[in-house]
Amino acid sequence: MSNKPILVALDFDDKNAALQLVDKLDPNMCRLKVGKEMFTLFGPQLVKDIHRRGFDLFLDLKFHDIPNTVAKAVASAAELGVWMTNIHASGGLAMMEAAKKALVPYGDDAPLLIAVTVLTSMSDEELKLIGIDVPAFEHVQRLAKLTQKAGLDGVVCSAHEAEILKSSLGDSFKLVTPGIRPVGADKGDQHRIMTPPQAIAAGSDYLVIGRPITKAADPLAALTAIHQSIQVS
Ligand SMILES: O=C(O)c1cc(=O)[nH]c(=O)n1[C@@H]1O[C@H](COP(=O)(O)O)[C@@H](O)[C@H]1O
Repeated sequence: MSNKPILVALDFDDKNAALQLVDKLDPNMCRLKVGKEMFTLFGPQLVKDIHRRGFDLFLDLKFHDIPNTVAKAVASAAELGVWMTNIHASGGLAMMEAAKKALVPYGDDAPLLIAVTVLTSMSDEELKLIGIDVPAFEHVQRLAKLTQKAGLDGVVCSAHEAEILKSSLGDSFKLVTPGIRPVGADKGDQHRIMTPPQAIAAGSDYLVIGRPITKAADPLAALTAIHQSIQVS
């Protein structure tokens, strides 16, 4: 587990509301994630606003396109100085290799580059509908192996796959796991979920947690409770 494993997902359509929430959180206890909704609405200025508040940022735009386009997009993320960014492993080996290569000029300042395997909202039945006839558990392993071959830093997967991936791909290959729900929290649209202590015990390096913190009556209290629950696990 990383020394700061909680990544709070900011999925808001109102910038002021998002920054008010950010101002309630503690950069010593978490990092932040900005995704497609907020980046589309508020762009690079939002990244600057968050950096100014002392938080590391995961720019979650899940690029998936031809290799040249993805390489340029990932380099643009590096220009913004983000801590982590991501692409879809389903884009293939050549696309992932091109993305990794685009970060070489940034050296130690390059963001961590992570590939999404199978989204945590996908069930085995839904995978079948897009022509993937193996269970998510198996498909994730296939894509994670390909990601490691391409030289990326790790994958986004569900915590259900963390144990097998840690043992097969090694400790330094980072596992970023959304679909995290404290006991009693609403599952929402997520299918493959785990509690924070379970996910850490399974080998997750980073827990992506959105609504259980951002929609809580007291977000800092929710963050603190999760932080404490994984310190003792
Ligand atoms: O890449 C991601 O962060 C991601 C991948 C995935 O497979 N599933 C997934 O839920 N996410 C993101 O993780 C966050 C989960 O938010 P909550 O369901 O509110 O905790 C959202 O911002 C999703 O976009």
